[in-house]
Amino acid sequence: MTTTAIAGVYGITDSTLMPGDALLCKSEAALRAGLRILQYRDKSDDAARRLREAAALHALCRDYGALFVVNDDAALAAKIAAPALHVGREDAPLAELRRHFGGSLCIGVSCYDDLARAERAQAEGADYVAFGAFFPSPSKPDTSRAPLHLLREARRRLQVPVVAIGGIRADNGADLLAAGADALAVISALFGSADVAAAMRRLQALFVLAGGSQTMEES
Ligand SMILES: Cc1ncc(COP(=O)(O)OP(=O)(O)O)c(N)n1
Ligand SMILES: Cc1ncsc1CCOP(=O)(O)O
Ligand SMILES: [Mg+2]
Repeated sequence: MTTTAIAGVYGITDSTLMPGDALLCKSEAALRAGLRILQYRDKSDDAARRLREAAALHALCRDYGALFVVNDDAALAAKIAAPALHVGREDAPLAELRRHFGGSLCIGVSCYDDLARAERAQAEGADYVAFGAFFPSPSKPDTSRAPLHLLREARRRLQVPVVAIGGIRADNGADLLAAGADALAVISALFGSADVAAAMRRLQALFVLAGGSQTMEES
């Protein structure tokens, strides 16, 4: 379980957009601008680099009081005592993760466009569920799509926080919040920008306009 609210901008790293030093520099720029949830998503098989990067991002998130989430890799999360893990259908099953980690780990589950999967995940102890992609995603072009009305239905049927993902930008995110998303997960709209702090402010403004909990940071 986590004490950090799953709400607001949810940043996800991408090694192709942030090679080398850019991973930490861009992540820190987003955290300094107010990012409260950061996921380390790296699809490479370079275990040594993944361990080094995940540990560094975990420490950075601790400094900024943000929730650090490891994507896919439960063993990596365990190795660095990460507070949170995000899993999809290719990853370890939630029930198994709960048996192994107990309630101490915050676990988010990808549910695509599948409300029944989300209800099962909630029953099995997910801390949040994610739906998408709501728009064409530059970072994951072949992923399946989810319709906007799914969020309204999810809001009615679920108690856990709902995260929306996929091609979300400052100019299309408002409808997702109006439909009931608690958090907007973004890669390219945040880390694809040359000015991460400015991108962060544009995304945070969505939550201010929607009357959400995340406030604009002074810059
Ligand atoms: C917050 C959030 N939502 C969805 C995903 C996608 O997870 P998954 O379907 O396992 O796909 P990959 O990201 O592993 O390619 C996510 N990572 N984060
Ligand atoms: C991991 C993932 N799952 C569905 S879309 C996506 C990528 C989101 O990246 P972007 O915000 O650049 O579309
Ligand atoms: Mg995954």
